[in-house]
Formats: sequence, C-alpha cells, structure tokens
Amino acid sequence: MKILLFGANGQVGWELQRSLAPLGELLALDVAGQPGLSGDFTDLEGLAATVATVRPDFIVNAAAHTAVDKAENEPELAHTINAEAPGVLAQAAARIGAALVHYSTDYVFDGSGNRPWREDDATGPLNAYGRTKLEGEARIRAALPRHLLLRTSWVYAARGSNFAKTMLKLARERERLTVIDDQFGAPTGAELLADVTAHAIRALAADAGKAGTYHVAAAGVTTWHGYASYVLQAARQAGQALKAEHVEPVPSSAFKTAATRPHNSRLDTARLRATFGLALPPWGAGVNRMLQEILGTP
Ligand SMILES: NC(=O)C1=CN([C@@H]2O[C@H](COP(=O)(O)OP(=O)(O)OC[C@H]3O[C@@H](n4cnc5c(N)ncnc54)[C@H](OP(=O)(O)O)[C@@H]3O)[C@@H](O)[C@H]2O)C=CC1
Ligand SMILES: Cc1cn([C@H]2C[C@H](O)[C@@H](COP(=O)(O)OP(=O)(O)O[C@H]3O[C@@H](C)C(=O)[C@@H](O)[C@H]3O)O2)c(=O)[nH]c1=O
Repeated sequence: MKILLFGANGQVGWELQRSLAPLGELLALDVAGQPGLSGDFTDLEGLAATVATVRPDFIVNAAAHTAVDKAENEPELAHTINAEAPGVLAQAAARIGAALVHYSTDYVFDGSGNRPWREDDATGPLNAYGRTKLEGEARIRAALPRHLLLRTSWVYAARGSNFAKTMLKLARERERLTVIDDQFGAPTGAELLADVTAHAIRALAADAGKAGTYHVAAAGVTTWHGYASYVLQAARQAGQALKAEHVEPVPSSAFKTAATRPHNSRLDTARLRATFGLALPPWGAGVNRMLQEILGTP
C-alpha cells in the first residue's frame, strides 16, 4: 500500500508518520514539500499535481488552518486551506482511484443541547474555522465516495501547540488563571487519532463499505476548566513550580474571544466503535501520557 501524507509536521501528522509507517510505503510532506512535490495547501494546482505524480492508494490529510481566533480575520486563507484544498485532493484522488482520509472538528456543530453529537446531526458552525472545515467535508463527500472523514475534538500532543501546553505556560507566568467552565468536550490525543486512523485504513482497504463520516474522541467529558485543573495538578505533583495557585472557573460570557466556541462539543463515537471494533480510552489516560513526556516524569 502506498500512502501520501500531508501536514506531516502538525500534532496529528507527526503521530501519523509513526502509525502509518508499518502499512506500506509512506511519503510524508509538510508545507515545504519535496523537490517537484508541493505540500502547500495554498498551491491548489501543485497539490493536484503531487497526487497525480505520486499515485498513492491512500491520501491522508492532516494539514489545516487550526488557528481558530485568527481564522476570523483571515477567512479567505482558512477557506483555501480547510475547504478548497481538501476538495482538490478529493478530486485528484478520484482521478487515480485513491481513497482520502481527512479530519474535521466538533466546531462544525452549534453547541446546543447536552447529548453527544452524532454523525448525522444537523451542523451549524459558530465560527469561520468551523464553517471552512464543514465546507471541506462537503467538498470531499461530493467528489469522492471512498473517504474517511474523522471528526475529533480538543486535540493535544507532546509535540506542537495545544491548550494543555498553553495552560502550563500561563501557570508558570501568572498568579491568576481564568478558564471557561461551560464548554464541554473530550481532549483527544494525536497518538490515539493516529492509531485509529491506521486501523481504519486497513479496514477500508479490505471493505469499501466502511467509508464515511465518523466521530473519534476519547471517552468521558470535561470542560476547559476541568482539563486545565487536571493538567496543573499533574504538573504540581511532578514538582513543577507554578505561580497560579488554582484555576478560576468563568462562563464563556466572561472570557471574550474573537471566535465563538460551542458549549456542547461532545461527540458520540458509537458508529466508529461498532464499525471498526475499537474501544476508546478515557481522556485522562492519554493526557497522563503526554504530561509524563513533557514534564519529564517517570
Ligand atoms: N487541534 C485541534 O484541537 C483539532 C484539530 N482537528 C483537525 O485535525 C487535523 C489535524 O490538526 P492538528 O494536527 O491538531 O493541527 P496542527 O495545527 O498541529 O497542524 C496543522 C498542520 O497544517 C499545516 N499547515 C498550515 N497551513 C498549511 C498550508 N498552507 N499548507 C500545508 N500545510 C499547512 C501546519 O504547518 P505549519 O505548522 O508549518 O503552519 C501544521 O503542520 C486538522 O484537520 C484539524 O482541523 C479537529 C479537532 C480538534
Ligand atoms: C488561553 C485560555 C483559553 N480559554 C478558553 C478559550 C476557549 O473557549 C478554550 C480553548 O481555547 P483554545 O484557543 O486553546 O482552543 P481552541 O483553539 O478553541 O481549540 C479548538 O481548536 C480547533 C482546531 C478544534 O478543532 C477544536 O476541537 C478545539 O480543540 O479555552 C480560557 O478560558 N482561558 C484561557 O486562559
């Protein structure tokens, strides 16, 4: 099996380089690409040419414009990277008979209600990032039936930028931390996503009927405040000197951001678990592993 990976240096892309390697021949491109092969999602013609040249069996796209607040001020760039480029990849894949694996987000939902979102629930993104990701999904579905659209939430990894690392940095610098306690979801490790992806690719290669949209998130639920408190307690236990004594819970209305975020980001993963025969671990298990890695604890 030949796999072409885009976004190889992001949180998920980096872990995919590990998990996809045993499946066959893996060509991993970041934004810089390789001589004659573009990996830049603003270079739509170059991307299509890369797919035509490499002729992979599977394309895995981990590249995205993930700066949620920034996307409010640069919606065209977010649209090119999150909507147009995935559409171009899907069309290029269709031309050569390849399948495409792509990631999407809890931010395609409007955050209403309090039950976990199912794949077929109505979408209603509240911000530019979510709107562009939703359009990326639609373009892939329209161009290529053989796809896996994996919607996930609150991704973290030892490598890269994420909320847990921001909290550790702020807690070292500031005495007072305020964090939203009315947005609910599950932090999901890039390691877990990468492992699930490899498993799902093998399953799709054996059975085209497994193509479709799936929710992938760690089990359980917390808030950003619960997540931050968990991370800082672990850091204290690991002997880290933190200025912030505790994390103050605040409602979303008291913490203004450029982009509006959903209150309910919970994802129902029953379809993924049943289709692929997988179990998803509780969110704290993966967070503990990341913290051990970045805090240097045994
Ligand atoms: N992070 C999260 O919390 C969540 C992420 N997702 C989705 O999961 C996927 C992976 O996200 P994650 O790994 O966390 O994101 P990261 O931000 O860690 O990685 C995104 C990658 O995309 C690359 N990229 C940005 N612009 C371009 C461009 N013009 N051309 C090529 N590559 C580009 C970045 O490169 P560089 O660093 O050089 O800019 C980076 O390597 C994305 O589809 C994302 O939407 C879904 C839910 C939650
Ligand atoms: C830094 C900070 C953030 N917050 C809030 C703002 C926001 O509601 C929440 C998370 O903030 P962040 O900006 O770190 O996370 P955000 O960029 O919104 O994370 C999202 O990224 C995209 C890519 C996704 O697809 C989503 O699943 C989700 O992971 O925490 C605080 O309450 N206090 C703080 O000090």
